[in-house]
Amino acid sequence: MGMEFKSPPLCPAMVTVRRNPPRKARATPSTTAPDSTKQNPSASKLKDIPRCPLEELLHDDTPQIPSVAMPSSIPSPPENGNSENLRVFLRIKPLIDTNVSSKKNKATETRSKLKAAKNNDTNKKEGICLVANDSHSVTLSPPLSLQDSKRLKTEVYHGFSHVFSPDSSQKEIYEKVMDPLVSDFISGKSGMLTAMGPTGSGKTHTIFGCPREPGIVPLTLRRIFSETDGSDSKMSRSYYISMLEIYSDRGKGERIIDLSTDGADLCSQQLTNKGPQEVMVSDVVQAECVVARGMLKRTTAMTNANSQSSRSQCIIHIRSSPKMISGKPEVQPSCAVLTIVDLAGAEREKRTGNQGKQLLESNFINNTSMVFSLCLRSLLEHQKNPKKPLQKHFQNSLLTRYLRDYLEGKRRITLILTVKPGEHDYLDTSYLLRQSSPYMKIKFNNIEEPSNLPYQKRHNHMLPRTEQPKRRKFSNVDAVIHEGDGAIDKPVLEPSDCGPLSDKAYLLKMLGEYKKKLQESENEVFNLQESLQKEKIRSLELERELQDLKSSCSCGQIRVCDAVIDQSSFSLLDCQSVNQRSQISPRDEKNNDHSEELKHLLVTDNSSDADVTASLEHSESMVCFSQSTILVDSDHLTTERNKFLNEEKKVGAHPSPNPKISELGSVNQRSQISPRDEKHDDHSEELKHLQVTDNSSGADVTASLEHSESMVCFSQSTILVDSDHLTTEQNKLLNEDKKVGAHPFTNLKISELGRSQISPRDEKNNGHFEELKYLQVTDNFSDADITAASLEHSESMVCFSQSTILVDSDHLTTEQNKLLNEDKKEVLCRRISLDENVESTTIENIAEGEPEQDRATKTEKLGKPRRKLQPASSLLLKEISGLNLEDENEKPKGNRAGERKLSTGERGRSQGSISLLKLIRSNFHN
Ligand SMILES: Nc1ncnc2c1ncn2[C@@H]1O[C@H](COP(=O)(O)OP(=O)(O)OP(=O)(O)O)[C@@H](O)[C@H]1O
Repeated sequence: MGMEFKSPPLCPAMVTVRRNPPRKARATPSTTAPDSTKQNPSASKLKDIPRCPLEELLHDDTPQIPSVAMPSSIPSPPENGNSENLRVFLRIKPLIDTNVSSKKNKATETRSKLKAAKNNDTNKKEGICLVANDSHSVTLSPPLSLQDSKRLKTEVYHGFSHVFSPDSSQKEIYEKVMDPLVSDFISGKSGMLTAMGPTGSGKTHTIFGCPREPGIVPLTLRRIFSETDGSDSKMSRSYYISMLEIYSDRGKGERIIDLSTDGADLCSQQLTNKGPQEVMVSDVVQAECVVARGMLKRTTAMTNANSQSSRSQCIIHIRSSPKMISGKPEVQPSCAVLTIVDLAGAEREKRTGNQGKQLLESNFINNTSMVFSLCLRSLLEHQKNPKKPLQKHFQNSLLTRYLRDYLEGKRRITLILTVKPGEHDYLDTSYLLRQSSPYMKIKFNNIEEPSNLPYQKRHNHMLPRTEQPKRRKFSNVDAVIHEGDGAIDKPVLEPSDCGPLSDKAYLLKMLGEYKKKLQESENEVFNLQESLQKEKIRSLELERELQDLKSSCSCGQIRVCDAVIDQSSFSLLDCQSVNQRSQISPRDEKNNDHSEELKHLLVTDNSSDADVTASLEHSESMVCFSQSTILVDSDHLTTERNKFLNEEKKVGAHPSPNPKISELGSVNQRSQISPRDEKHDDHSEELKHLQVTDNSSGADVTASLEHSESMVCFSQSTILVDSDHLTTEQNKLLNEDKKVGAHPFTNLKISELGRSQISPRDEKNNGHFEELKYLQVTDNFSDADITAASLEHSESMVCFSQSTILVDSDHLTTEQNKLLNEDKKEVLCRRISLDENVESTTIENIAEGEPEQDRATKTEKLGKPRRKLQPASSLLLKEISGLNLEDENEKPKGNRAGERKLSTGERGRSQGSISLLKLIRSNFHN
């Protein structure tokens, strides 16, 4: 459609000749063309002039070409009040381009110049395609080459708020572009200035400048602080600066980098919740330092078009907020934010020569610029036709999401377009002008300043509400892209990421997620409860097993003891006596706390750590035998028993109110079944496993031997033997011993019983009772002290404890009973024999006529806790083997016979002992 047209008739002096029709695809400001005509007040004057249909056509088809010097088409200056136009400034960079570094570019430029010179174009400004007509319009003339090949025509763009010619100074630009914004900012209005333009056109130079020519930012800071310097409000406002860049490394994903502080990556979430990190500045020097540091951190790279080309979108926030006075903010002015954005320049691959990473970055930059433009265009179209919904283009880049409020017309925007006037920049310049000049028609209506909102909240509001979950996903997308092949030009967002979610849908989604998590947690709790229940059941079973083990270990003793307590005073006394030894029921008033101490004793199994205390907790137990002691829990004693215990306290004077548990322990350690020959060394080891400990002191008071099934139970003061359960080896050993007549039990018992006395309950026999406490059994072969023997079964009838002999009178043989009842001076201790055919009966004759004084002396000695029970088994065995009555006064040589030495050494052998030895000898001979 070759045609020729005049530019609008109002400017006859200036004619734009266009040989080719504009491309229909470019419909950028198409909607503005008719408006221009309508808005032209002088159009009515032209009614008489016949209209050229061609012109009409041109107007329709080339709406993007603004009429030149149409005063009416120039957007009205900012209106006072709530409605004002978006201001668009244009700055033309000086032609002298010292930055073009590439030979290719230089060659291109030179060729251009040569070509222009050769063509001797009418354009006086050689190589220039853009000239400023006045302060509001420019004329863009395509190079002749393009005119010829692409049939491009000169275009006139007008309506700019101001066009800065190449020789404009930075200060001039600041004053016209930025100063009004700064004034608004100081008075509490937020605003944003964005620099747009192709690469190398001077955006960064305009925004930041250089030390010799400071740009908008430094001049703004100077203005802000100079303003506050001279006013009273200096102390009433605080200023904060934050600086960040949005950068795409290799075109993959978008990163937000904090430039004002540490240069750390900010995630979108952080930006949403906290906003960028701010630096409080109190003067211009501080502020400029922050900006300068940020500039040093900014990502730049050298391209063919710019030696220091920005590779990121840079955003600076200057925030002012009223200072808190006495905890209350001043009434005015309110918080305000001044935002200055230096976009990365759109790049043409041919021009920049970018490849690889830089090419990917170029794609990111171009995409972001495009999205930014689309947002503004959508806003413009929406404002022109409110029925047309505002497109959500902002969702397609991080920058536009971040600046959403501005791009939706809720905040004031000012644009400064920077262009290069050279011929070879024609296409870039043309594209920018066509694209951006319509934005000057965007209006900001009813801007509401979030006056009293803190900056942070407003900043958050700048980000879409639905962004939060999406941003999270976006990060994931970024991560995926980073892991990919790198062929992606820009972040690819899933539709669900980009698509808006209504509040309701979002809430429902979140609720669904929470419900799912709750369900999972409930299941987990249920499983835990189940396993806990199982563990409880298992624990109960184990407890039951343990109880069974305990009872199998100690029931015999308990039964005996119970029987003793219940049956006869004699037995009861014996039992009590044992208890006293075990810290219970002191016989004198000084030892009232004995019964409490008893509760602390515990028997444990070393091998299993199981508590095998022979304690009977339940109503029927109440009396507890341990290996060497009887533990009585007075809380569980029957009234009768308690009464008895109390009575005992009154009558008795227990010699050892506080028996040394450690002593018992040491005895236990020595209380081992000693094998008769070397082959059975392991016997003693097996017997060592059980241990009695004192909970309160931690002392080892062990007593019995390993497991209940072990069948042989040594206690400190007793020996429990269940012949039915002895191993063959044990039985063999025992039988062998018996055969040779050197069984340690027999020997030991006899030996020791010779020194022991049974104490009847009646008062006159108190001395007997004391004597019984000296009972000691030692192993002849090992020298171990296995003091005493206890017969656990009901049939055993005799229960030896360390210091007492318990006798169940009901089961005593007639002979035994007779002996006991007759004078209670002798006690028959019937040992349960492993072999029923071999029964060792020991009789102790209490030394009749023994001086009371001697007994008292013994009692005194007994009052001291026995540190060690001295084994004299070897001597005893020797003694028994030899059985030389003539040697009855022979003293034992046991090296551990502290007490034994004392007793035997001082007392010598008693008549009872002599009788006993006689009896033993007769037994052996039999
Ligand atoms: N008005 C001007 N006067 C003098 N020099 C200028 C002017 N504008 C730009 N320059 C210089 O041109 C070079 C490129 O400018 P600048 O870096 O500002 O371009 P840009 O648009 O930011 O490019 P990019 O988008 O690649 O970052 C710089 O060296 C700068 O000093």
